Amino acid sequence: MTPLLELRGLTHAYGSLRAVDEVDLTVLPGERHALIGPNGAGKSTLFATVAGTLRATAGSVLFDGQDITALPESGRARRGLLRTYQHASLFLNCSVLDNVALAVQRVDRVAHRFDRAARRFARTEARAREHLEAVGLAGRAADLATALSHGERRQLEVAMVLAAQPALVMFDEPTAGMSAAETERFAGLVEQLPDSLTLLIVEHDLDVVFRLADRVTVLHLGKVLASGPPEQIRADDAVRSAYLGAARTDDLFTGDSR
Ligand SMILES: Nc1ncnc2c1ncn2[C@@H]1O[C@H](COP(=O)(O)OP(=O)(O)OP(=O)(O)O)[C@@H](O)[C@H]1O
Repeated sequence: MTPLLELRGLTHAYGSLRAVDEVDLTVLPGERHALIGPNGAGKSTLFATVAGTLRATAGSVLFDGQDITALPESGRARRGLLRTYQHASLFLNCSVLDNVALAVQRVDRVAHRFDRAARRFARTEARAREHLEAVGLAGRAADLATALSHGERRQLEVAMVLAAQPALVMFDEPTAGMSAAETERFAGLVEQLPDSLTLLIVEHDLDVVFRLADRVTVLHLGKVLASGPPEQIRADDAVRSAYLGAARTDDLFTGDSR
């Protein structure tokens, strides 16, 4: 199967520090791929270099077989590679429904340019409501986005991502700052996303990672330390010691691993 995303020798250096150092990685269509690693491993830098927020120093990013290394973030998004931010970018003084409707419109503007306006608005609203239903926010459609809790704002952001009809969504620490209940709800929501959607998730909560991911890549000092199915990663001694040093290896990946 052709990978949807392929990184070849991807490198990003801050001056002399190679925060991402010749990373090779493939993500297959429909895969839920998690990127983990200890603090400073290079996850955020890799994430930003793949999304186009940062430019690669060397190496390449292929998306759906095309070299997109030279494209800015907006150009990658137009091709279907969409990233989220740790702080959701919502129109807080607009309604929940309007936030999603705006995201739907961005896609529809091109596709349905010649439709009558009234019909277009009705369809936009219907689509927006479908996306809200999919993330469990149908009952909050009329509320202002500012009235939503932190966890609900992340749910709304997922609805907006769905509206953009991407092929690959990159989630940047989606459960950061969430309560245990919000994290549980969010993980359930991600589990229910369409199988066709490919996900790349940077996440600190290892319980969430091992619940959601079907492949996990571990970064350490900018390089890939291990990559494979969750059970293989859990059992990997190099991964355990990269996280905890030699002292504590027993309780990693079991119970509350934060
Ligand atoms: N803007 C920057 N300028 C210089 N060095 C940076 C910059 N951003 C990150 N670094 C360094 O690059 C390395 C990788 O950092 P990065 O934030 O990508 O790691 P991370 O795995 O996301 O860490 P964390 O889990 O703590 O967010 C670290 O050594 C960090 O200090």
